[in-house]
Amino acid sequence: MSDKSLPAGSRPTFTDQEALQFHSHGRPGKLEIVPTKPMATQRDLSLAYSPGVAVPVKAIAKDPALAYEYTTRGNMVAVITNGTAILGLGDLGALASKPVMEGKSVLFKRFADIDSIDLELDTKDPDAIINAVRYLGPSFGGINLEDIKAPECFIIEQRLQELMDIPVFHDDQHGTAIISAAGLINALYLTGRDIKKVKLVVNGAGAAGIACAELAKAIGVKPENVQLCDTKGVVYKGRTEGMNQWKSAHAAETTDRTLADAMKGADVVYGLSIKGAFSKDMIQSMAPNPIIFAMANPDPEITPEEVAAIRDDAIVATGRSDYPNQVNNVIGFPYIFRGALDVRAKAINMEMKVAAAHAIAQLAREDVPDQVAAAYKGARPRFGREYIIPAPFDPRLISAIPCAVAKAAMETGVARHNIEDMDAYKAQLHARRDPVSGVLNNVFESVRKSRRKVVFAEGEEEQVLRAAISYVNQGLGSAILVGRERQIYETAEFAGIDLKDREGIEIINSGLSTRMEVYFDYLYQRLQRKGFLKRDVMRLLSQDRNTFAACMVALGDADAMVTGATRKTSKALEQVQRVVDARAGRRVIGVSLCISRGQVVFVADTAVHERPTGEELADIAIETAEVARRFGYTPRVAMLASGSFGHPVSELGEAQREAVRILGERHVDFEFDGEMSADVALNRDALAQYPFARLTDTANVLVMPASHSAAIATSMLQELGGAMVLGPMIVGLDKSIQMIPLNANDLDIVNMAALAAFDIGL
Ligand SMILES: NC(=O)C1=CN([C@@H]2O[C@H](COP(=O)(O)OP(=O)(O)OC[C@H]3O[C@@H](n4cnc5c(N)ncnc54)[C@H](OP(=O)(O)O)[C@@H]3O)[C@@H](O)[C@H]2O)C=CC1
Ligand SMILES: CC(=O)C(=O)O
Ligand SMILES: [Mg+2]
Repeated sequence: MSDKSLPAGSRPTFTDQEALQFHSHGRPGKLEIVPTKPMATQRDLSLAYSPGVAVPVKAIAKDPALAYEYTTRGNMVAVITNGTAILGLGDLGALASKPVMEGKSVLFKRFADIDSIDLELDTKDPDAIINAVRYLGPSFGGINLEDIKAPECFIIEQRLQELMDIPVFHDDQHGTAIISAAGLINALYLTGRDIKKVKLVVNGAGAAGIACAELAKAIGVKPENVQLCDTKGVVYKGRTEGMNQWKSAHAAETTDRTLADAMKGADVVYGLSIKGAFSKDMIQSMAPNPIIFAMANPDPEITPEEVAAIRDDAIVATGRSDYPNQVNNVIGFPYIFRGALDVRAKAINMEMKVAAAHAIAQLAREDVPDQVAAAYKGARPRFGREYIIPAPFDPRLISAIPCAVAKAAMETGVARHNIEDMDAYKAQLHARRDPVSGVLNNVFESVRKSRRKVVFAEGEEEQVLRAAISYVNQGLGSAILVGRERQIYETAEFAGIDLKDREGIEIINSGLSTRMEVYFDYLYQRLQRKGFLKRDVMRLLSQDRNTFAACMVALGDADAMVTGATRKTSKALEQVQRVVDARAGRRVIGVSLCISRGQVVFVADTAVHERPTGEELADIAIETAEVARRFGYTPRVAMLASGSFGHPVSELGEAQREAVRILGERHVDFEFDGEMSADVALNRDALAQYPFARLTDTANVLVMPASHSAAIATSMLQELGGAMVLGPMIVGLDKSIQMIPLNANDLDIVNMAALAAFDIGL
């Protein structure tokens, strides 16, 4: 297990094996490069490459600013490291740092739509790094230095800033400093302190520690009230051991010599050092209402549980996403670069950093609107001790931070491009946000709170077994594996999984179940007039795991169920529907969630109705719109057909037209229209050809004319378009039962189990 240090059951976690599988699954690593222009014809080739490419080449040679128009430069950031300070893990080398750097690049893309590439340099020589990077200017709009240890990082950053005319930003220094400053501003406000009077101790005098101390001073903490500590204790005036010029600049006039001395009576402590560096005694000795930012990654200097065991008046933050108050540079670097790139900034200066810190602090104080609440673990946060900083999935970050950064850049003369209309810019920023980020987040977080029991009907299958373990390990709830104990243990052994003493996992063999009689009575009652004899029902229960597992859910022995790894959805659904009815007044349908190129669409009915009538299409639209809402989207429904609004004239659009009429009569509370073709539904320009259409924007709910066309369309999206497809989610049953596709892997199954536990279909 990865988090052995944490108290049992307190944190959602994952196994080392899961972390490795996550990284190796599919295409190894976390990134790929995708062309933005088609290269399908000879003409494309001659435009993209020789001879057509010569035209922009000559234009850029004449006017270098045109590189922003004709190349990727303006939206491209390099993440550069030598792996000498990888998180809090230390110097593990350039190659080992690659997963973190790929991660940073992915975060740039997901959160701020910035293209980024990680470059790991295999040297510890600052001059070699400077030389390797200084000539990369033409390729990038910015350089993000990452996990390069102090003091080399200071030399490298400063020299590159002098040599290059684009922002060179050491994330561990300034990203961390900006977020911690934002958290500090709010924590001081909540504890009613005056920034000029607070005593701040910074433990860790490396890249992050020194930059955080500097920014804290820049926003008002008095230099004489700041003490820096490192492995040798307090950095005091006159100390000679383990010193460098950057530490000397913060050396304090004090008789304190140890971290314990420094922390006595301190108001605020920043941990930017190493796991476990703060002892309980040190925390105990701090001033009333202490502010403790234990930011070492992946494990903090002290955990919030450890602090809570000693005192109840502290505001605690960590660098981790699984505690409240995540003070981590992920909240900053994507958005800070977004603002800097959008004004083609030459640098990221102190004013831009301070502006970012205030923008982040301000955001945490604002009321969280409905559409944002979904990003917050199912519960609406309120500014306070457990919410001093917005969460990384907060969709408002993309507009709040870049605007502040861009404005400060323009005001201080480092911008090479002026943004005239800030409101228009804000709207553009909002549109950049990748809806994929966070789409399942609220589902997982809400399930984590309810910790429900999911029965995995095909417990002997390896991928199902892995998924059940992952479901439990992630703190989502408990799992029941249906199957023969011996077989499940054999599968586990074969897969290298240790199943012994797994808390939260139960194995139930239908043949040995003590509940068989109850299930039998229930099922016989349901099936006796549908051609089933007692022995048929007995055989169903003992031999068909879907029937048995569905009885568990029907009779309250489990909260939800997943199945489908060994049977086609239609077959599994048929078995389940012998046990569980549709919800009163509801229609059972299949909804697939498709995520492709930053767009999220819900497609229905992908499972049940072969050729729906107008009435059925209207019901499908209502069910699917509700699913979209549960995911936090405002539904806009398109009734899809091969043509749009009566052209070409065909009876094939008849059912769709009727459905639109019925939805009108039912006065539904969402936008809908049709019949329309897929391009009209999904492409703004095509939709604009029909000014009378009632959709205010492109559709995000697509009601297909038939289940086979729905299934074909989603499979094609997945196979040809590289879309992520989740589902079909079964909607409308009286109990929460979800199906997984035949070829689903363990990650797909966990997603489906979480959706089942979230009651997505109820
Ligand atoms: N939450 C966040 O967003 C971020 C967190 N961090 C975390 O901050 C930590 C430091 O990273 P970074 O500054 O990049 O690394 P550096 O290698 O540049 O600096 C590490 C510093 O920590 C000090 N240190 C190590 N062990 C101890 C200890 N037991 N007591 C006191 N000081 C100690 C070192 O002291 P010495 O100088 O004597 O060697 C050094 O000053 C890491 O854990 C990292 O994960 C970093 C960036 C962002
Ligand atoms: C978050 C980060 O950048 C670090 O811990 O190094
Ligand atoms: Mg880092």
